[in-house]
Amino acid sequence: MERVVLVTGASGGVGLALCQRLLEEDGRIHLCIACRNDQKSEATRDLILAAHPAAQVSTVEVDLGNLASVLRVAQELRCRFQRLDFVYLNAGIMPNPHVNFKALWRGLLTGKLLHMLTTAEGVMTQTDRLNGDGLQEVFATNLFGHFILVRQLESLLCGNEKPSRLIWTSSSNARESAFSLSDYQHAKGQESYSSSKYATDLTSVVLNRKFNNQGLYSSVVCPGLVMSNMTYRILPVFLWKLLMPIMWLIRFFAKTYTLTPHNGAEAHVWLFKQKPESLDALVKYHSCTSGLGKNYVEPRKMDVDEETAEKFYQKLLELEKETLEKYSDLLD
Ligand SMILES: NC(=O)C1=CN([C@@H]2O[C@H](COP(=O)(O)OP(=O)(O)OC[C@H]3O[C@@H](n4cnc5c(N)ncnc54)[C@H](OP(=O)(O)O)[C@@H]3O)[C@@H](O)[C@H]2O)C=CC1
Ligand SMILES: CC(C)CCC[C@@H](C)[C@H]1CC[C@H]2C3=C(CC[C@]12C)[C@@]1(C)CCC(=O)C[C@@H]1CC3
Repeated sequence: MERVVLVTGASGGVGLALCQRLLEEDGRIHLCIACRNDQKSEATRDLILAAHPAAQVSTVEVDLGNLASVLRVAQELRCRFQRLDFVYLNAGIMPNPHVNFKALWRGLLTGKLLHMLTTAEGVMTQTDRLNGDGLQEVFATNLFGHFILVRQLESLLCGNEKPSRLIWTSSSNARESAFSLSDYQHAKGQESYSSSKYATDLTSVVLNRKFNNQGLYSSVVCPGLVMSNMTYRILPVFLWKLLMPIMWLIRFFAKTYTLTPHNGAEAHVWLFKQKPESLDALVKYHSCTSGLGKNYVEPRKMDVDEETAEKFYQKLLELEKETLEKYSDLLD
């Protein structure tokens, strides 16, 4: 029986490249692409089928920043499939990004420039806002919508003959100091993106602890710095194009400058080929590209405290309970 692979955020960037690359690896998979609306789904499906005419590609529509939409799509997926082999939790946002170029300059003087250029530590801030569910938008879209999706799909992911896999697109920008248990939605600070990605790392660690014995395995990946709609909202396209020769040079020192969505999907595709039992739950798998353009994957230990992860998971379960009570009419 063919493997079923669900990809969120499939309409562009890393998600779209990942879909194309998965079909190059195994043309027999059933690929289910999750996009925000049916125009995007159809356009994405057409693009994928143009390159892989024989591929089995289906579509679902979901707004991950809208809990009613997440509950509806989970119900639809439960009706459509008996099992999901891989779920790539890839959709993500970074609204209103702001780059602090002075910080980069200081980094040059203090010898921290390379670290800043690869992690954006101390370089980027964002302005977040509340969404229609009363949650911080970045937390809701990048993490909580995906968390509810996974929990609602448990019957398709657990207890199958073969293990099922969750692969979260995290980031090198995930940072403990941007996250706090008392403000886990990051309502007070200006690093909501960094906080949401650290929360993603914590969640993956706990999901492994809770679900490995039921055959569900979770991993986190970082695609590296990729030119996509997300980065084109940070600096204009023409400026990135002008900076390209500098970034190719930086790549000799910073292997995470993958720069294209195809390269950025390297770790996602590599994980598709690995046995889950061979993976380390405390490692983030980074897509890397060498100075000469060769792609590879680098595992790096994550900076996560397992006790904090467990406490955070309990908070997610509380929020989940509130959500399910609020939307009880949408549950079967
Ligand atoms: N680009 C980079 O340098 C890096 C990116 N990442 C992560 O990689 C992932 C992919 O980003 P990337 O490809 O670069 O960026 P893109 O903006 O190109 O892709 C983001 C995808 O997420 C979808 N999406 C956004 N919001 C929602 C929502 N509310 N509901 C459903 N789908 C949504 C977008 O859909 P739509 O087309 O409708 O907007 C799009 O398909 C993200 O999680 C990002 O945080 C991590 C490290 C570096
Ligand atoms: C010469 C150029 C490379 C200068 C570019 C300066 C900044 C715009 C970039 C330096 C580090 C980058 C970075 C990201 C965005 C752009 C930078 C801040 C991300 C935050 C994009 C999204 C992520 O998930 C992680 C990236 C880390 C590095």
